[in-house]
Amino acid sequence: MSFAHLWQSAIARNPLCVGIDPAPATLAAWGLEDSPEGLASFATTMLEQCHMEAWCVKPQAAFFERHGAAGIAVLESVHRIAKDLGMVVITDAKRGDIGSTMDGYADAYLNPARPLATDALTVSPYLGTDSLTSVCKAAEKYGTGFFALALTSNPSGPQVQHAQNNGTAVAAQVFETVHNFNESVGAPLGGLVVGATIGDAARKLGIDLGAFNGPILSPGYGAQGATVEDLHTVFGNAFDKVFVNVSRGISNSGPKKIKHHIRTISSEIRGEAL
Ligand SMILES: O=C(O)c1cc(=O)[nH]c(=O)n1[C@@H]1O[C@H](COP(=O)(O)O)[C@@H](O)[C@H]1O
Repeated sequence: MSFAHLWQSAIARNPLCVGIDPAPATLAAWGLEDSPEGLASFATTMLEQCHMEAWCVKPQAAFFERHGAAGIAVLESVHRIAKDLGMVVITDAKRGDIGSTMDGYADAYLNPARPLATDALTVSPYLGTDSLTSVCKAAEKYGTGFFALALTSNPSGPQVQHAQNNGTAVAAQVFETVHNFNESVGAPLGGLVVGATIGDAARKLGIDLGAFNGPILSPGYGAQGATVEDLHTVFGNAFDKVFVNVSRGISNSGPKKIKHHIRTISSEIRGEAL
């Protein structure tokens, strides 16, 4: 099934994307070892607790890569278990390189025949928008997806993303590249990453997120300080295509509170009373 269909049906059920970020501090808070076994235990519990509550998960590759081949094997199993549980998987590896190398990353993650195959990959367009060409081709070929960093949640993102290039902000060029790709393939396979912490930066840069024709992944809620009000400020009428990513805000208080946090945060972002 194409990523276009997968994300639309997941977001309609729950706009929360649960981050699977087995950072050393989080493993310690769970009483787990900082080892491949600790990662596997953390990730399996997270996925079990998410089942039938949230429909989108985002494993953070960095924390699996720390453990080398054994950690990557756990990431592969996270992809497999999440798919078996019917979830959409966005793998957060933020790849970005010259075209021939990006062909390798696109094949590794977006070709369903590869061991690390996933539904969608986060990618960095900050080598220039041509670094997105390979993922666009792979997405079109396989019906998989990608999220390009547009306006990130970290404080110094504006140094690059707000810079003007012939009167157009760099982030606006990323927006246009992904928007045009979706239009050319006639399916919303390309997404944008827009942090919940950016305030009204998109509007100020002339970026109309409401007009965007794909999904938006928004990190920053919770541990990075963004609130529901911030989400409304940033997204306005674009809210229905936003996956709100929360990682530490769900996992940091240990394994017993996962479901509680998922339910509470889901209700908050949907504007429902519990
Ligand atoms: O692409 C991302 O997911 C991402 C982009 C961004 O601008 N900011 C950001 O925090 N992220 C990721 O989103 C997650 C945020 O985690 P928490 O702050 O713990 O909810 C981490 O895995 C980050 O790497």
